[in-house]
Amino acid sequence: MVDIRKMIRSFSYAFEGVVALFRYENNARFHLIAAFGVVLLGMVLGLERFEWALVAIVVGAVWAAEAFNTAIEKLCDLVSPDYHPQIKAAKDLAAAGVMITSVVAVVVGAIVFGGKLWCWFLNM
Ligand SMILES: Nc1ncnc2c1ncn2[C@@H]1O[C@H](COP(=O)(O)OP(=O)(O)OP(=O)(O)O)[C@@H](O)[C@H]1O
Repeated sequence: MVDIRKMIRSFSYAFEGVVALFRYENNARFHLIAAFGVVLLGMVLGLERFEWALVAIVVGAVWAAEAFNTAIEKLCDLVSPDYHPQIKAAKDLAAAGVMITSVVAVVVGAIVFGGKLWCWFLNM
């Protein structure tokens, strides 16, 4: 049987994680502000439903990658505060995850917004 109270408790811990991510992590704050900018631009340019769905997927992917990266960084700092080549590999790989999702987000943004921005400038 599903334990609803346990699920609600898990959600509240996850919510604490979301708050900590955007409150204390500089890169996550940057991605939050960037997402607000993208949503504003999307409203100005009048994105289609399908385009909003694409934007939501890539924004969520970047935020999730940032959360995993932060979690790995914190674990690494606890396990090995001193220099260790495996910690370097773990942190660099976690950061690579953020970079890959961010590059994909920029590519999707260019595809979704590029044409619309071009038309908008031509009509100015
Ligand atoms: N204990 C360590 N051992 C080996 N290399 C490390 C160690 N700590 C950090 N590094 C190297 O330094 C890089 C930056 O690590 P750091 O923990 O400062 O992350 P950051 O990207 O600056 O994030 P933040 O600013 O959120 O702390 C890592 O990607 C890794 O290459």
